[in-house]
Amino acid sequence: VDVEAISSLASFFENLSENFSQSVPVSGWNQTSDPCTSNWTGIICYDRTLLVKSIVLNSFNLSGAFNPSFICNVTSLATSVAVISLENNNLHGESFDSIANCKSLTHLYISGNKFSGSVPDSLSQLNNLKRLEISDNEFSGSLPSLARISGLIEFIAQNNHLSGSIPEFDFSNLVTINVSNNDFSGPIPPGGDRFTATSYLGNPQLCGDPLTVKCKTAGPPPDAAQNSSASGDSKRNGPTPSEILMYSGYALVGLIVVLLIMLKVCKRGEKKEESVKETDHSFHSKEKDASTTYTSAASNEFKSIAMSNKSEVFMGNSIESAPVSSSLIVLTSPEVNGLRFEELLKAPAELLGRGKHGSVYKVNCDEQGMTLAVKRIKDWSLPSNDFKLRMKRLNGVKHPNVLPVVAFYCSRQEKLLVYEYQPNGSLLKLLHGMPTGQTFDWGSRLGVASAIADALAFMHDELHSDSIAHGNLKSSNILFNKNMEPSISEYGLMTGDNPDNSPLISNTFQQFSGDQTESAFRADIHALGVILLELLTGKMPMVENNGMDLATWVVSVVKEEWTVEVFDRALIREGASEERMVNLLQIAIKCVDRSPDSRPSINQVASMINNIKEEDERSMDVSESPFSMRI
Ligand SMILES: Nc1ncnc2c1ncn2[C@@H]1O[C@H](COP(=O)(O)OP(=O)(O)OP(=O)(O)O)[C@@H](O)[C@H]1O
Repeated sequence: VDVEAISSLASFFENLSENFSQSVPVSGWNQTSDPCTSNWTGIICYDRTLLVKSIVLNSFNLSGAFNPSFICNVTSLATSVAVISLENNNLHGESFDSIANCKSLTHLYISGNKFSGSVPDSLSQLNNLKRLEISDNEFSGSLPSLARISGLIEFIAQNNHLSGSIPEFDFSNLVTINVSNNDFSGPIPPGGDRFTATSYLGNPQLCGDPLTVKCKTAGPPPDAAQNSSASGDSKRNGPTPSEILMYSGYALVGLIVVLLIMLKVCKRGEKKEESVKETDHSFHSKEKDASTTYTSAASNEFKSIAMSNKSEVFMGNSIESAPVSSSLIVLTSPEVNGLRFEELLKAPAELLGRGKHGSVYKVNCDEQGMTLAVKRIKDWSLPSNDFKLRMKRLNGVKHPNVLPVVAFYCSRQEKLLVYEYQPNGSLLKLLHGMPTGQTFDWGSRLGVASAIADALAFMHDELHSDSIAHGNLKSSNILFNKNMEPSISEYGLMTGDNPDNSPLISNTFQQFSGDQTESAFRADIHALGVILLELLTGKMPMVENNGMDLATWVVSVVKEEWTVEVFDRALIREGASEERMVNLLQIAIKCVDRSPDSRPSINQVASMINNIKEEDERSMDVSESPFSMRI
């Protein structure tokens, strides 16, 4: 990256980070390092050219000004940056004019900030824009015409104060539009009825399909109608029957939402009571959205539970030896060596999520400069010795794409598994989670598929004689490290839902019979097949699909010869090779075969996926697609 660009990026961040209370560690963004080779926080670069591709600084508590001129007035940046994502900060900014120079911009996400005034006209000149998200700001006034941006896939602008009529749109490529909860008025433009009413709700003066409010054919133009109502000269004497119907609809939906929330709150209350009983500790603070904020409740819960048990902590390298009476929680990885159990308990903990087998906490150990993920497994009536033996065996098998347990804790009622925290979330989140400004392109998906298949093949090979299959392979157990490299988590530790109705891991980790062993390994192949289907379809494994699970749905669609219908639209739009997608689909379908014996072996699966990947790499144009992300 050239010197001018580096200095401009540093100024860009300086402006963004006025009053920055660094709640999230940020590296780089200074003039003395290179954004691409020094891995600046939030910067993603093109692999080959090492030019900046994406600037992603979501939820960084930034409260300064967004001034695009620092990027768009510097030629090397203006021509390379494809993604700017600054969601969920407190940013403001008036001067957007220069953004028109950022001709390569395909994704602009500025939702959840404090932008006000009218939506800049300059946005309408971004001809390559695919996704534009400006929701949850204070934007007002009318919307510029975005009709020229014919490739727009997504336009999200809800919860602002936008008014006037919705300008004509080219709806042909638009997959998502949301302008709800604004002050738009007049008719929904032609083509807008392709979407459901939820895209437009909360704009009382908006009319026409798909809303139930019909437009008055010979009425005054929308702006005039707005003016007259603003001057108090209301044209209406009361609500029309269709308005009454619409508002009763809102009221009903509102009532249902309130009831659902109450139900959830009650359930949480019950859950908390249970944990209180279990730990003999009381929690005072409310449990907030687990994924984002540090909660003292989660922290307390984690600590109190671990402390309520008599400590019996083991050194990973001396698992066979007697319990180490000191408070070391030490384990196998040199990075965590020296971490003390008390330090782990003292560190702030954030609840990441509750799975079927327990809860996972993110724990920041400042002294070691380390962030860990600690899985607390409750009610696992597993003899400690079996557990220790299993940990020891697994500790002896390492693969770069399999996440090792770096430490563990074991008492009669409580087991803790300690992993290194993987900052880029799970495959489940990447595929189905919140939009993050990242596109997950075909090449990256193939890369993930082949890395997981290779890793699974290695583990199966190594652990077959010990009858240790993964047992709970799924997209939430594929985690991404800071370089977006995937790894398989929880190998050999948890039981999942076995499609073949036989146990995957015996409750006591005792040896399986030969048949049970085979069944567990073949269940892993099925699980890998489902992950491949998620990568290809972008769909969740269980929901959607008319109540069918993903595998059943895909097989039924393919049987009807509508194969292309199953693929993720993003892949089609990106121009991914249909032939290779179909090839991968065929592998996936073989893996999810109902008859375990008909499924291919993991080595066959891995080698078939690698062939597709190699073909894809060979066919790749030297010039990189602007949508591809580094994975
Ligand atoms: N090492 C880790 N780094 C970052 N996030 C993690 C780590 N381990 C787990 N998580 C996240 O914590 C959350 C809860 O994980 P958990 O494994 O308990 O859930 P699950 O996979 O849905 O269920 P199960 O109990 O069946 O494994 C998930 O969102 C998961 O992606």
